[in-house]
Amino acid sequence: MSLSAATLKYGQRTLWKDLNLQVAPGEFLAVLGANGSGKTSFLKILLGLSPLSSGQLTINGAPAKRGNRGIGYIPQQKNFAPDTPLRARDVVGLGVDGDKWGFRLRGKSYHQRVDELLAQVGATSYGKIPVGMLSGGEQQRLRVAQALAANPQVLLCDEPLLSLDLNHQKAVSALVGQQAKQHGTAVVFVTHEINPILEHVDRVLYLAGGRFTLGTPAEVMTTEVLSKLYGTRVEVLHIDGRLVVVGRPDSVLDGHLPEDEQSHSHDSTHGQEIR
Ligand SMILES: Nc1ncnc2c1ncn2[C@@H]1O[C@H](COP(=O)(O)OP(=O)(O)OP(=O)(O)O)[C@@H](O)[C@H]1O
Repeated sequence: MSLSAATLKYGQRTLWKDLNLQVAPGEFLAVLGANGSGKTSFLKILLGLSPLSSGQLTINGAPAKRGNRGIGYIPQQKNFAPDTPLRARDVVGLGVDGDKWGFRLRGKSYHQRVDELLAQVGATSYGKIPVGMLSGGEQQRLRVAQALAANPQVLLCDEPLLSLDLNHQKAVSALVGQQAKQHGTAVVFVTHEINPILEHVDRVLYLAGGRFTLGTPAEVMTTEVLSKLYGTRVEVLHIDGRLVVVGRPDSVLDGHLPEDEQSHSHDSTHGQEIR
């Protein structure tokens, strides 16, 4: 996946500008940033759902297009309707044979693959339950299994850990990391919380206030680099193997707060943790 001189603007507002980025097979890129910094927009562009304002994007050597079977996508958490007429295993099955329409003979290999994927995400016990009756976290694990099913060349993840408990956050992060390293999938992982994925991340794209910084976690997640990016002093603390960013003025940068609140939050010194 390759972006060159990529820029995204909405009206007068620049979300990011002149981004040059190649994500290699097997590489795990984390995309971090405040609410409204343009992370979901970045994924939509990679999915071919919206265009760049300027610059070029290619995925596996070709322009981005909708419905590319080489791309796996784990969307932001959205619950299935309670009356969705699918069982948990059918949701995963769509990832296994979702491109085949009409009459399907589902053989042994289909069922084995679905069972394997359910086991990988810890969902075996609820495979036969209607998906709409499951909790948000249980549903999310099925979406992960569905996205991994096709063994995609590129895997795009939009905050897939939201609503998962700590153990499942770790398990899902490990699965995605394993997908990258063992199957050569290029991973783009949008998240507010770097800590659950830190051990799997090769590089970080950090978006803030219409700018970005790109590098390894050790290069990007420092007091100096993030202070420069935000244009104000923020501190990166290392606590029990976790990274904690203190003094991040994110609310100033989302472009939606009224002026009086902006000046108030600019003075804010309370920390915000990236987990
Ligand atoms: N089609 C659009 N036209 C105009 N503005 C848009 C459009 N899509 C998104 N925006 C604005 O661009 C900004 C970035 O949105 P985006 O959803 O990419 O942010 P994000 O970083 O994913 O945020 P969050 O962490 O809250 O999910 C937001 O302020 C949003 O309101």
